[in-house]
Parts: sequence; structure tokens; C-alpha cells
Amino acid sequence: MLQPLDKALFQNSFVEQMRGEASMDQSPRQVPGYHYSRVLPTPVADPQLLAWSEEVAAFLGLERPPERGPAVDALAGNLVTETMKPFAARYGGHQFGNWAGQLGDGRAMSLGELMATDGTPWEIQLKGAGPTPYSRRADGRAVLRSSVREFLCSEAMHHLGVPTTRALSLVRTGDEVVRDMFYDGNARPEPGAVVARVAPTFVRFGNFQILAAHGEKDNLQALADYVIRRYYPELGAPSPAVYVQWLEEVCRRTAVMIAHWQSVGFVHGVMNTDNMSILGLTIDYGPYGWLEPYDPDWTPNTTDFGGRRYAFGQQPRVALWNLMMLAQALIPLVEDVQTLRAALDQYVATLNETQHRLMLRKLGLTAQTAAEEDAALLGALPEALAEAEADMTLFFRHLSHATPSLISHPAIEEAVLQELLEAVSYMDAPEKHQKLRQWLGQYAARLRQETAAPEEIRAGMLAANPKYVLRNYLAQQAIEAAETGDLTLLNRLMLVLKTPFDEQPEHDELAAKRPDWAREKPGSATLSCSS
Ligand SMILES: Nc1ncnc2c1ncn2[C@@H]1O[C@H](COP(=O)(O)OP(=O)(O)OP(=O)(O)O)[C@@H](O)[C@H]1O
Ligand SMILES: [Mg+2]
Repeated sequence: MLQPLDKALFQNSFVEQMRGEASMDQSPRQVPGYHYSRVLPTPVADPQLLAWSEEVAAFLGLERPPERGPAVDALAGNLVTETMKPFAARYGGHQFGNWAGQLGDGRAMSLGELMATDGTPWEIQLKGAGPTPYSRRADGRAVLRSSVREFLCSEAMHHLGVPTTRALSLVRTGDEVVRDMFYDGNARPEPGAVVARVAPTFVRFGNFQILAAHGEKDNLQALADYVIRRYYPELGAPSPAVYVQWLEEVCRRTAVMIAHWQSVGFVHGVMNTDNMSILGLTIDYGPYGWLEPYDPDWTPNTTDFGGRRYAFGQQPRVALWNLMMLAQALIPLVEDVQTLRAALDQYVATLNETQHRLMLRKLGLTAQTAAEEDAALLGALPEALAEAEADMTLFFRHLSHATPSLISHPAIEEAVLQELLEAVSYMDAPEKHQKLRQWLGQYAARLRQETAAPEEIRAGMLAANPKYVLRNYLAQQAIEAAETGDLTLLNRLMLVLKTPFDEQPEHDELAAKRPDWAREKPGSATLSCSS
């Protein structure tokens, strides 16, 4: 039975089991010795529900609240019910490769956990609910722009099958928030918002790192034991050997997450260790973006100068580096450092295996006999796509549709090839299509070795290659409309992105190639700012 949020019973296992401060002092400061700080959200002017995820709510047993009222007050932080015990977690992290010290939930607050309909506890966290001891120089708030992005993308990722935190609600606060992130250097007030996001836990690599950095071995062990007992119970009672197995499992889950990102063209943009979930979930939808023209060097993060640390093609490497930082934090818990090193191997093995498997599925290839040939085929594709500036999503989707004609004709018909290239490439110079043409010839020959019926292959590929992703310019259009009070596109995107593998012909335009005007829209990079 669905229940109203303001009557729901919250549990507070993190607060009960981890070491936290008793005080409610929310002034920015260092908080050594603790896992979290008790906090209270700072009320906002006029909370109004803008978006609600029916799937997440149904899973949690929650009913959709009216636009205004006590449940929405709770989702904005204006109402703290008796069973909630809001807290902000203490964590640190490596940002852009450097140790940044204490970071912590500077604008996120967990209200506690709700028991989902499957009997598992899920943490409800407000992002943008006001200052905490970890807010440092900022205000603890989030703008509607970044909140729409977080809400839409976390749900879109889930429906694509990518491991992720979820979003329950998007609430406009009625307050304005000033951000000076625009290219012209001007600060402008923007509408404020709060997203309520949901995950089994929001513990990150950085929660362990801060404890290791401060030599708080007891707290480090307590947190590791908590995470293992609650989220990795299959590993058994914590011990030095189990900590190693646990790291191996974190590596495995992280590798699966990264392989999924790479398979759909998602670029996180700010893969710092404080943005890496201990459950291998995508967390912190800040400056993310989706690959449109395939380009391993592309990053949506405009502060990622030169090094392109957070570019699409760097993600697998950076995740490993982040795991190495986690492993380093766990050294005090194990007897032999070499065992941690060996556990990290799991990452590379799982990443390679999962990426390969996902790519074969995207290409409709199943024949075991062609393993060597397939490895060469897969290896040649990125360069061919990059040279043709092919839209990643459109390429795989159009390829899926083209398979029956690729299979049934001994030589690919020029018309089929031309149509495909035109549909997916942002480049109209034919010489830039050469590699992709050649690749398609080899692919078609390989496809003919498959024994399944062409229509069956096509169906399998359509189920692996989404038609709809949250294209960068679509998110921006939805934001601009929402800022004026028009939620039509936001609602439409929510609906369409729920079934991204379905054709939904009435929404074709949301699957179109990025229009020219959206290419270098002045200020577009600022859309990606996480605040
Ligand atoms: N508006 C803000 N007020 C206070 N602290 C902030 C604000 N924005 C970011 N921070 C803090 O700066 C650090 C790095 O921010 P980052 O952009 O990675 O996280 P975030 O987007 O705020 O949140 P999360 O990782 O929880 O999704 C974090 O400690 C974060 O809490
Ligand atoms: Mg973050």
C-alpha cells in the first residue's frame, strides 16, 4: 500500500551505527573523528513539486503528493518528521588528481532510510537543502538548472540499464540562488531547487579516504564493517581477508558501471574519488554529458583543461586510478598490501570482459567461432567512428535497423551505406567516411556468419542500442522552459526516456542528430556546471 511521505517511518542506521557529532552546529569547519554530522535542512520560501518519479516512488511504497503540502515540504527540507535524523557525511577526496582534504556533504543531507517494498532499506538524500559543516565557502544550495539535469539523467541512466543512484523528486524552492558560472563572468540569480535522490547508501570512496588520511583506523574499520555487513553480506564476517575480497567486489562493480558508461556514450565529467560510489553506482550528475559525435577526447567539463582527465576515452583509466586511491586507504585494514594490489586486477579483467560482451551485443554478434575476427572488428570501430564524426547513439541504432539489408545482400548496396552514413555522420566530407565504409563492409561479412534470422538479430540489437538518450541540448531546452514555468519538455523527456529502446515514433525529433545551432551555443558549457 502506498503511503504519504510525511507519514513514512524513517530508519537511521548510519546515524545509529556510525560515529557522529551530537551538536547541530552547521558552521563550516573540519570535523575530525567523525563519520557524519547531524544537521537540519534550512527551510525555503515556497516548495513546489515539479517532477516525481513514479517508479522510484512505487518501489519505496510512496504515493505522489500534491504540488504543495507537507510531503513536498519534507522533500524540500521544510518539514523534518520525528523519525528523520538528517545527517551530512564526512568525506574527502582526490580532485583532478590531487588530495583535496575534507570535502563532505556540503549541500546534501540524508534524511534517513525508508524500507522499500522489497524489504530493503533505501536512503533518501536531499541535494541543495542548505549549509552543513562541510559547505566550506558555498551556500549548500542547488539551482534548478543542475537539479533538472540530475533528476532527468539519473532516471534516464536507470532505464538504460546503467547502475546509478535514483531520483525521487524535483522541487522548486521559490528562492533564488546566485551562481557566477557564466562565461561572461556575470553572476545571475537562478531559481533554486532540491532533488531528493535515493540509493541503498551514498557512501563514497572519499568516506574511507578521509579516515585513512587522518589515521582514524577504528573509524575506518567501523565504516568498512558497516558497508560490508549491510551491502556485501555475501562476503561474510569482516576480516583482513574479507576486506580484500570486498575491494575486489568494489572493483568488479565499478568496472561494470564504467563498461556501461562506455557502451552508451555517457561522460561523467567529474570522476573524483568523492564522486565514486562504494556500491559501483553512478553518483553526482554534475557536468556530465553524452557523446554526440564519437570522440574519445570529448569532455563536458570545461575546467578539465588540456589533460582531458575526464574525457570519454579516459574514464576506464581514471576509475582504476580512483580504485587505487581507495585501495591505499584500506591499507591499515589488511595484513599484506600485495593482496590489495592483486584485487585491483579484478577491475581490468571485468572491464574488458564486460565491455567486450556489451559491444558484441550492440553489434548483434554471437558466433563463438569468430572470436579473433571480432576482436579486430571491435578494435577498429572507435577510430572509424571518430574519423566520420558519427553520432554514437544514432550509429548503433541505424546499424541495428540496417542489419537485415546488410545480411541479405552479398555486397552492401551503395544506397544503404550512403543512407546510413548521412544519417549518423556530422561530417559531409566523403573522405572522412572511408574507414567507416570499410569497417561496415567487414562487419556485414561477419554478420553473414550468424545463424539467427536477420529479423531476430535486428530485434536483439534494437534492445541493446537506445534510440533516446538525454542529449545535452535537450536537457538545456528542458531547463530553459522549466525556468519559465513550462514543464512540457521536462515531462516529455521523463516519459520518453523511460523506454529508450522503444521506437516511440511520435517522439522521433528527440532522437534526431544534434542540430547545428546546438553545437557551440555560447555559454552552453556553463550548462554543465554542477552547481
Ligand atoms: N553549493 C554548494 N554549497 C556547499 N558545498 C558545495 C556546493 N556545491 C558543491 N559543494 C561541495 O563541494 C564538493 C565537491 O562538489 P561536487 O560538485 O563534487 O559535489 P556535489 O555536486 O555538490 O554533490 P554530490 O557529489 O553529492 O552529488 C563537495 O564536498 C560538495 O558538497
Ligand atoms: Mg560531488
